[in-house]
Amino acid sequence: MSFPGNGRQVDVLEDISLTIPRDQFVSVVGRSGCGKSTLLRIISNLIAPSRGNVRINGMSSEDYQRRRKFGFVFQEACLFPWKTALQNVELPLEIMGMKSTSKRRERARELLGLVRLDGFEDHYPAQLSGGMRQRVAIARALSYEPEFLLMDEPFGALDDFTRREMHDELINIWKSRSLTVLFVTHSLSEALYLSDQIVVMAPRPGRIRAVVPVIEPRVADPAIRASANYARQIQQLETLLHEQ
Ligand SMILES: Nc1ncnc2c1ncn2[C@@H]1O[C@H](COP(=O)(O)OP(=O)(O)OP(=O)(O)O)[C@@H](O)[C@H]1O
Repeated sequence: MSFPGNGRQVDVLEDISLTIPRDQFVSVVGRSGCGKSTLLRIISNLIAPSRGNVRINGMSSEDYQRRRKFGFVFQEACLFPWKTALQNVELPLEIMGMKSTSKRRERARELLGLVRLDGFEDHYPAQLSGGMRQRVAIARALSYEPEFLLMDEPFGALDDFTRREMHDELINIWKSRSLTVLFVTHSLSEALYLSDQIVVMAPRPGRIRAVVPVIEPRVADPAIRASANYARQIQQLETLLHEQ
């Protein structure tokens, strides 16, 4: 992927070859500016690559997007401030053509329940905490039952405690449906906790330095952090990230 720069083109991603297994949770880590968000935007057909292509279940990303199989969650929840939590989750269903208001509401309520926001349906975004707003964004992303959820630093703005709560909620959601997740983060511990595999990117131009399988993903016991496997994996990832 190249972008036009000041008089010359800037190569942002080079030689990217990546396979994301269906139903896996895969994270992408790398230094700031190495092209993580650009990679996500290409995969989800928000921008077209200068060269190369993306195939998802044999489909182009354009076709996949047309069938509304992607879900997105960004760092900022990006909710409509003048709509309630319920209305924010309902909106994609309305846009998709679900005519029955009662069916839309029922579905939106169900999704807000899934992210543990029962009782907050009529709250406006300004009346919710950052973690709650992010939960509404996740419920909204799940509203049209995506198969492939793309998350760009979704918990970056949250405090540690809320972040951990969100991790467990996300894992429960991921386990309860057939969902493939591609998750961009700056946090190695977050990537190690959530993922089956971690894609480590190198900067300028952005390349894939390694794809590291996680030895013991999603172990809730905090004692895991004291284990030899965990320490070895953190060290391996740190080394890969800092290699020149
Ligand atoms: N539309 C664009 N036009 C020109 N350059 C762009 C454009 N989008 C991204 N870039 C450049 O591509 C590079 C990669 O940006 P990208 O946002 O993908 O990195 P990132 O790894 O997600 O960064 P961060 O971790 O800081 O969010 C940056 O140098 C950025 O300036």
